[in-house]
Amino acid sequence: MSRYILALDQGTTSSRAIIVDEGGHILKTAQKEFRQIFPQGGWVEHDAREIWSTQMGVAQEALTAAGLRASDIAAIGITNQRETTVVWDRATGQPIHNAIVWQDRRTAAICDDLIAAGHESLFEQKTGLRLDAYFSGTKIKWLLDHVPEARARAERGELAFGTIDSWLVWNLTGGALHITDASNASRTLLFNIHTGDWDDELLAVLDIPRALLPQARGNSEVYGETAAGLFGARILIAGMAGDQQAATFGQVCLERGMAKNTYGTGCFMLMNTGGAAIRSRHKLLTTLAWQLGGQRTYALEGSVFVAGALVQWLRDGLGIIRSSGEIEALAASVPDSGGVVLVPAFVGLGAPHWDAYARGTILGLTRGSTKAHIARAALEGIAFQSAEVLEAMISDSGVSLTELRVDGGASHNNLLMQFQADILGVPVVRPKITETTALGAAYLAGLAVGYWRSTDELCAQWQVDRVFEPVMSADERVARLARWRKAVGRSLDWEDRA
Ligand SMILES: Nc1ncnc2c1ncn2[C@@H]1O[C@H](COP(=O)(O)OP(=O)(O)O)[C@@H](O)[C@H]1O
Ligand SMILES: O=P(O)(O)OC[C@H](O)CO
Repeated sequence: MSRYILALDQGTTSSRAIIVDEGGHILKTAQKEFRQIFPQGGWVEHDAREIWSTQMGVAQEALTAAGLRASDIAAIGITNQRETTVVWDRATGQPIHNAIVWQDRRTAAICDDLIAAGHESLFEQKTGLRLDAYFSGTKIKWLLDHVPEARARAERGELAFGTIDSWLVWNLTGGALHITDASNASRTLLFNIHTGDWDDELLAVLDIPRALLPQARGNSEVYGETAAGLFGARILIAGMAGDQQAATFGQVCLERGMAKNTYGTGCFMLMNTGGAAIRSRHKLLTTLAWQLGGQRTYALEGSVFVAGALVQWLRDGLGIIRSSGEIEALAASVPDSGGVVLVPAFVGLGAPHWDAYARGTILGLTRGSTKAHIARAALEGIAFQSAEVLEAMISDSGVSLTELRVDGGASHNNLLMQFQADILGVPVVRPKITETTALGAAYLAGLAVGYWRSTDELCAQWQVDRVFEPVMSADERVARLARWRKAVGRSLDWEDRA
């Protein structure tokens, strides 16, 4: 038996490789940021070749730093930023355009047209998603309509579409496998989450040829092995999941009613709803959590587009901090936000508002406002968005949460976590390992090759780092949330429609 699992975590801002041992400990991590491309306001692209080169680079770097060889790795698990869309040439393996990132709003008008044509409930019913530019479907349509010759070539079967999982597997296997997994497929607007297959009716509405699509597989199975020459020896690829579903698995939220919130570029709260695909009454998404041995588990999801990215903006856009970690001390230097409220609707608002035309606002500024108040309002804005999502989730699921498990880069911010617990009125629990996305991918791969025998083994590995208990009074919570809602109202429907 080989001794480790290699998890590849391809995120929105960086590619990471993490080596995990049998006890679920992280032996080595390597990480590399890559370019964010903003060709126009509201557009966000990545160079798919750079995604592949940084991902391969960090995988090799982690192995070398750990002093391991390919033969020491039992399997690779892949997890990825979801929805981001790549279309490439099957013959050359070259992308026909930059990847269109999940945050990209260029297809908002296509969504408006589809809604005006009465298609919204069809998509919602079959995919559990909303007709929003966030998802892959309209991004694929845009590429086919705008890249010269793309539609004709797609119809001839010369092109391949994939989310980042597919793109990585294609490259890892030297073009031998064009596959995706159920969790990633469920984010495309093309996949019927009740039948577990691509849906011809939806493909027809979006005018996307089936020949473009990868084969959709389960989340934990041996798909194939890496191409000769990549790592010295071939390694099995045995687990794949979208990063938020992988984090839910890594947080071992394996029972119905358990939930996690990940604070990365955005904030994504998922609640395991077991075998039931609950249809939200509050604009949450119904999504596939994972498919194991043919058995589908569903989740309710609240997707918030900007969380840690707001902290990056304070760093790179405003220059009021030099590193993301500095925000905590700056925000803690004042007792409160001094009445400042910041709604980070930089790319519109996701759950529960779904307004592609909302834009960021800072309200309540006075002559006494300082950068510390803005920093504090920024952290509070992240937490308020999650509070709105949790309220919707409790109402939809009927489950009263006893705790919220948290992870992701910004979950290291204690001030943010305390405010989150206060504004939710629910304890926030941070585990010792916050790289739960990678851990989830490692678990899925390890289970497929018998590295771990059962999920019971995984549950025993999860350990608490810190619990943040709510201390804010109920009256204050209600008043703060009311003020937040007022501020959100000011940010909605701001950008002119195309
Ligand atoms: N101490 C901190 N306080 C607030 N935000 C932080 C802190 N440390 C990191 N972040 C934010 O977390 C994000 C990175 O988290 P990560 O989980 O790596 O995201 P992703 O997977 O989306 O790339 C960045 O947006 C960064 O600004
Ligand atoms: O890369 P992250 O961690 O911000 O996750 C992005 C999400 O998967 C988008 O749906």
